[in-house]
Amino acid sequence: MNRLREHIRRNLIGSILVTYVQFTPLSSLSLSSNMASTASDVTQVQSNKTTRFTSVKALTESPELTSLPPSYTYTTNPDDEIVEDPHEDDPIPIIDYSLLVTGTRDQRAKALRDLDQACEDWGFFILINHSLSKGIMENMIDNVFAFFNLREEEKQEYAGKDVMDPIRYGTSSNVSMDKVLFWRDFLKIVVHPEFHSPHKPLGFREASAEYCRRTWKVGKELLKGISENLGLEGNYMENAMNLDSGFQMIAANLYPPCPQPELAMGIPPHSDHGLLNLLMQNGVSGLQVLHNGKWINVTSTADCFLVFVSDHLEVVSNGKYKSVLHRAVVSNKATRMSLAIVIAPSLETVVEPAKELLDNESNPAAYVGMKHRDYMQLQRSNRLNGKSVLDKVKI
Ligand SMILES: O=C(O)CCC(=O)C(=O)O
Ligand SMILES: [Fe+2]
Repeated sequence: MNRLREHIRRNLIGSILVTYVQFTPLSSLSLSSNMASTASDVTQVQSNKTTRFTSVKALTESPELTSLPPSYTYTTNPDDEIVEDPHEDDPIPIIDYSLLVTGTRDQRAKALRDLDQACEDWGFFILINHSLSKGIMENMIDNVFAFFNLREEEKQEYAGKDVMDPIRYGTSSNVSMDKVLFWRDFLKIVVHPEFHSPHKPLGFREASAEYCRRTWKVGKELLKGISENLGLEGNYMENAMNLDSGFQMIAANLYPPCPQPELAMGIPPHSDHGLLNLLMQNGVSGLQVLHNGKWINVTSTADCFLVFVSDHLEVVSNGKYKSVLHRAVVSNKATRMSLAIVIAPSLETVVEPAKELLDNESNPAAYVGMKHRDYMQLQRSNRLNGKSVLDKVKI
């Protein structure tokens, strides 16, 4: 017991037991302050009270929270990075979905050109007129909020153990790997090829089934346009990525108000696995995308989709389209919720550059093939860190 305590003291006390509000994500470590401390561990243990939290939401609801617990302190180097609003002469691209699917020939051709440029210049765009009604969007947002508002014990039923669990509720990103905790709770649900849903709150299943069915269709239409833009058959992605058994996942993120937002991070810079990611948010901003070396603040209304080019589209296009690095910062004003829909190849698909695009001389393969399932495992077993997973398949 003494040895175990010593081990815990050495490894953990310096980083998390500094103030008397202590966050112990998902594990059941219980530390008390009667353990001896040294100057290098902790300068002052303020109380012998320890409280366990399993989510940022629960932490923010604690009356003891007055400042950011040190385990959440995320350091960026302000000299190294520029954060800006979009410039008038280089605005975030806007794609009108209705023109892609029901526009005249000329309108569709123009929309396709815009889509091609958006994927190439930004790896990101705002999608408007996307065919999902305001009612469907709002109903989904309400149900996701209702899930996060369940009691912690109810949500803990879905606390994921394995990265491939079909429903996973959690906090931060990967608490066993994260050096710093992130100011974010999440719920991830696999919804295709097999549909899963938490059984609470009432109505979640129906709202999510409808939302997922419709966003899948939007994703497939965009991929059709993207295939054509790459000079491939319109149904290339559908066939080569085996979208009949394609992988679709909901990733809902909750960012409660943070007492010291400038010191914390909601989700660190990363790119997503899959082909495309369709994100909506509750009208509260926080997303930043990296464009020409600068972090650009993305503001949008709740009725559009923010669409990301993801890692597998970078691979299939052999690097013509690059997956976009993005992150979410937090605020002290309002709770932000974002809901991402990952549109991805089937788990058994080996994703590699489209052979039709390759040429040994002028365009050799720049990535090795990897099964989507293995890519996901790799991503989930590493710290969320820029494009480090994609780098592993780069030649
Ligand atoms: O909350 C956001 O805006 C970003 C979320 C995100 O990047 C993700 O879920 O992969
Ligand atoms: Fe993301």
